Amino acid sequence: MSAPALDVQDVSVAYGGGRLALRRATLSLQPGRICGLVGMNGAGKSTLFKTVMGFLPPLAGQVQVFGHTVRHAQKAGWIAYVPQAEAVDWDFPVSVRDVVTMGRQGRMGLLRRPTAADRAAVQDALDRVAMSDFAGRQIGELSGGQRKRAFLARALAQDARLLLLDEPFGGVDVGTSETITDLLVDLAAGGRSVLVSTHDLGTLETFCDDVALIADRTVLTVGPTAQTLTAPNLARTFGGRSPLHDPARIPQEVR
Ligand SMILES: Nc1ncnc2c1ncn2[C@@H]1O[C@H](COP(=O)(O)OP(=O)(O)OP(=O)(O)O)[C@@H](O)[C@H]1O
Repeated sequence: MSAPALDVQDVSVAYGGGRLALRRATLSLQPGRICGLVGMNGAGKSTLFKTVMGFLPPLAGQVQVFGHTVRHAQKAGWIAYVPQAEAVDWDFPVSVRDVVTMGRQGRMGLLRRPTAADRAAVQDALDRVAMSDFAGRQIGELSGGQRKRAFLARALAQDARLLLLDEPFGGVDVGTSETITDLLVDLAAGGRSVLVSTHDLGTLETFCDDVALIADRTVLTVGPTAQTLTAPNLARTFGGRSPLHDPARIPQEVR
């Protein structure tokens, strides 16, 4: 069997030597699958992404990407990351096309100019997220949904094997949300692997093969969506509070 796209084993992480922000987290994602990452604010979702990106070194445990170290996977350009909007400096003076071209940087080398193939890949990524008309616009002059599309295009241009998306659906309209889910489904059908955090429980079953539930800074459980999104599991994830008290937000078959 091929190595998992992502294998997080017993990983603990802390920011600046403080208390643990991830506690013995374990999660595995097979190639070609989409895994939704679900949990309350502060549960540890962004920390998990930053750890897989190599921004935060684990204090214990290990992370492997397609059977290799994070450093190897990063150098090979295998991992693309779409951060939460709050994590981006929107005053930085770059255009949408510049941002998307950054997705090609690993292939181009820092000082090389984009080739015709790089430019074509950037244009294709812009087209796929319907952002061609905004290519020359400064990123600070975009709406929230357009910003998400621009960073998604950067990830597409990178042509990575593993995509990490931190809350891509926050504050976006229905059209953008559908554009994103359709793209993720397309990418997975093409063999890409996706880990995506979301607070929108209602849509999980429509596009996620797997769900990982995260609470109190660790992964409670991970598995196929229908088997994992059970009322008891959701109660553990959300401390017995919402969304169990709002049945409309729970997928039909687990109500
Ligand atoms: N830069 C930081 N320095 C210190 N502690 C942090 C930092 N960022 C997050 N934490 C802490 O780490 C834990 C996990 O936070 P994290 O940001 O991973 O949660 P999250 O699940 O992504 O939340 P949200 O849904 O609000 O984005 C929390 O206890 C949080 O307070």
